[in-house]
Amino acid sequence: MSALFLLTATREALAAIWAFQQPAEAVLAQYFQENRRLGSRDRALLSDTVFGMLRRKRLLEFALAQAQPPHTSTAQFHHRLALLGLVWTASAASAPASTHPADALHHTLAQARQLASADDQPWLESIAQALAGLPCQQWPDSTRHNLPDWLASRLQQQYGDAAFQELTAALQQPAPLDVRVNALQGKRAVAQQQLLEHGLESQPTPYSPWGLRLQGKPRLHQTPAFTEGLIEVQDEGSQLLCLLTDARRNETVVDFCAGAGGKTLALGAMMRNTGRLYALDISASRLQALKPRLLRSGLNHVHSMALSHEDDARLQRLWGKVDRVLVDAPCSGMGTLRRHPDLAWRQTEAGLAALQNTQQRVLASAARLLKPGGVLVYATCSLLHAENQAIADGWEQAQRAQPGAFQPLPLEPIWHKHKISGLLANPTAPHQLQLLPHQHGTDGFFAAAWQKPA
Ligand SMILES: C[S@@+](CC[C@H](N)C(=O)[O-])C[C@H]1O[C@@H](n2cnc3c(N)ncnc32)[C@H](O)[C@@H]1O
Repeated sequence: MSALFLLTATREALAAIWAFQQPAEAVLAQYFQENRRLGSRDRALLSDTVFGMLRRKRLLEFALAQAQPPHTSTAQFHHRLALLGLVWTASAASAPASTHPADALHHTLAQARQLASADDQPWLESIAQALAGLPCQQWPDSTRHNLPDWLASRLQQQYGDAAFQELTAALQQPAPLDVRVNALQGKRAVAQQQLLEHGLESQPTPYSPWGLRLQGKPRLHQTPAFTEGLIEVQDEGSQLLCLLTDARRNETVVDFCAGAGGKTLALGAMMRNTGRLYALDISASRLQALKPRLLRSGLNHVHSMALSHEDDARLQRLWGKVDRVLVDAPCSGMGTLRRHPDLAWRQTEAGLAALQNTQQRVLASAARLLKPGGVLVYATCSLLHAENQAIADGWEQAQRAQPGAFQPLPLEPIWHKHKISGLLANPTAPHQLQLLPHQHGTDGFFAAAWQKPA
């Protein structure tokens, strides 16, 4: 693809993505479908560029705000953004990972000026000059955290300044690719060897006994390990959430918000394809996507049920009958910004409040399913207290006065049972877990577990 064609394609894709109305992934998929001239390498480059730019959105926008003359139309802004973004991606590919973002920006501007047309020289030069006179310590904080202000201020307050810096730096790095080895089909070492035979190197993940971590973007879907159900793509953090349900053979287990069943598959393997596993969700189309995955996995004890809402009357027949329930609640997904950086820009505080409402309702409804002695796990892929501790603690307190109230279930014995070390117990809430990208190398996840008295 010529440089001009690539610039045009990036500008066109950005025009749709920077509106933040739809997931960036979906916009790109549609763009690729409508532009079949783009080969697989062009697609990969375009995708890397767009996601790299989303991770540095505020830094790039800050740079463009220095431009003289300023842009006079949205199309011109997208052109400038595309040009900077493309050069940024090309420079980042050859620079060490430790390069300071300010240095990367200076380098990008210098490179862009070498490559750009005469029309683009004045505004590029004006940015370079403006930034040269402004030490990066004086650049706004937003150029470092690259998040919307409302989100940055919540995270900073929650985690404290030092951890906030580390967290936001980690969120700007692309995530590795984790897979879960399906214990029903084989051992982790066998999967690792099979992947190696297809030229794919992997390392056991630090915590999950089923995890393998691969770097880059290997084409897994054509490998026999994938097509024959030995591996499934799943972040190590997700694997750990399943693990702490401690689901066992011959039990009745419910995956309340099963979606396309990433966690259902892990729970089914823990149950060794015995007992009954219910995959529930309000989205029939997501549950539909579970079917081919079930076929590959070898599981045949899973019953999918599309609910009309979390209090669907059909749930009544399960009330008080279930051993373990996992509530993988709908959430903002802020723990997954390494993979979906656009989510930060598609979420609002009002949206968050609506999600909290759903989380409370789903948790209350799911709790009704448990039998005495049953275990309830509430989980999100969020970093926000509002969706995590606030929901878990709020529910726990609300039901505390009722007869047969659930009790917090410390997680330490579960880690011990599965020989997992390094996940420090939370001293004030030993039944809760917060996984963080900068600490654990996983996406950001939260979980809390309780047990109904026997
Ligand atoms: C975090 S996603 C689940 C991801 C899935 N567990 C996995 O591991 O792939 C949350 C799911 O909750 C579902 N959901 C949203 N509102 C719900 C409700 N009121 N009752 C049940 N499920 C709901 C969504 O359709 C979505 O699939």
